[in-house]
Amino acid sequence: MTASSPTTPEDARAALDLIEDPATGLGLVKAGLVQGLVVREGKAGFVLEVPAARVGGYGPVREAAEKALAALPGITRAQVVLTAQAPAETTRVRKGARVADDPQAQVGPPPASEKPAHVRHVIAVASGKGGVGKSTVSTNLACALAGLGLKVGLLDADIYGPSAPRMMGVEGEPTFEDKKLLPMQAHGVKLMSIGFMVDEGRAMIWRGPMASSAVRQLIHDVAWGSEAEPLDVLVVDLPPGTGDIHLTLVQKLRIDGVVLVTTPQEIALIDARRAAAMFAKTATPILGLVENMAFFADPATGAPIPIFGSGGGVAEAQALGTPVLAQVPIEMGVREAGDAGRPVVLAAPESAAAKAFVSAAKAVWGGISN
Ligand SMILES: Nc1ncnc2c1ncn2[C@@H]1O[C@H](COP(=O)(O)OP(=O)(O)OP(=O)(O)O)[C@@H](O)[C@H]1O
Repeated sequence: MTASSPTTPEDARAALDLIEDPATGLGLVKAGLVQGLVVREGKAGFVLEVPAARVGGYGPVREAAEKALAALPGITRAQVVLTAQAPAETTRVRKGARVADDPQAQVGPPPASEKPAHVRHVIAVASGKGGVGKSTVSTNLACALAGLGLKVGLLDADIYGPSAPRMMGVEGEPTFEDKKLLPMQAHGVKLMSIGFMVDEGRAMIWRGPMASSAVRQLIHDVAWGSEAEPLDVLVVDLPPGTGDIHLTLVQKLRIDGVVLVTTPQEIALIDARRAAAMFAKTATPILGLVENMAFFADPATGAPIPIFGSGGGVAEAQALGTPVLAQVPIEMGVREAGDAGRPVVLAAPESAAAKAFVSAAKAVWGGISN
């Protein structure tokens, strides 16, 4: 027991075992459905891992579990992530296993995790799948947060395809001062990217430990802020997936919350779920989901045309127990703005996409600053 959270994991388990697993009639803990339970600093959460075929029926169980945790003394935030059990082959613990696959993985932020010096809040933008618009969301969120009057940094940690320099319209190499890298500046945002050190093609071939040590350096050896002028928020654009880089980041970086990016397509949603499960296992709160490319507005009528399907992101957010921060339409201006190095929130602030990004930024800031 601690002063801030009188509830222990045992208390939480006991409360969760009072909820019945509809498939077996057993309590959730006895049924083996509670994975990666974390109770710390007023937060409680776990991954509700159920057979893939039955995921659909467990929404009410997830809600009941969240309510039960929220009702425990000292718990101010409860989060239960519903996820399908991975096939047996991927759950095997193996050399170099990913944290999301490893049932023995350490739960909760490891003691060594910390924020970079003079950075007040860190948010990570993640996707399970590549190409869903994660970098577009990161750059627009960063610019929108700066537009709210905040001091913002953007760390492009996507070492396999750094695109922030291009999307923010920055070229050149950062310089050193007092053994620290000075971030570049663009649109009022401090920017650091592996793309400044190597060209995009070379970044693709980075592997495991080398990539992890590069990311560590980008986090801690950069002069993001100073005593007099700390950064309010650092937005970290993660590489897609749930691999080594993510493990390094959650081990080394204290992340206040994660923004998950997905498209409404089933395949992207499944990967987003895997990413969500990984963050839940490391007690990293998920701030919400941005459904990108949610629809295309009919040029004649304005009616939404669901090019990549519809309703997927909203349903997924419900299953994960996390809010939908924004549904961003497919707009040519979004791509053009990214290609021109001036994100759409600046290039076309009146567009529906820009407004969606700004409201997501406000929700994110509300989620981490309270
Ligand atoms: N809402 C949108 N409307 C139109 N184009 C978009 C939208 N979102 C992203 N794009 C475009 O889709 C492409 C992929 O986006 P982006 O690079 O942001 O994805 P990513 O998930 O970061 O990809 P990667 O996995 O390569 O890092 C880019 O050309 C981008 O301009």
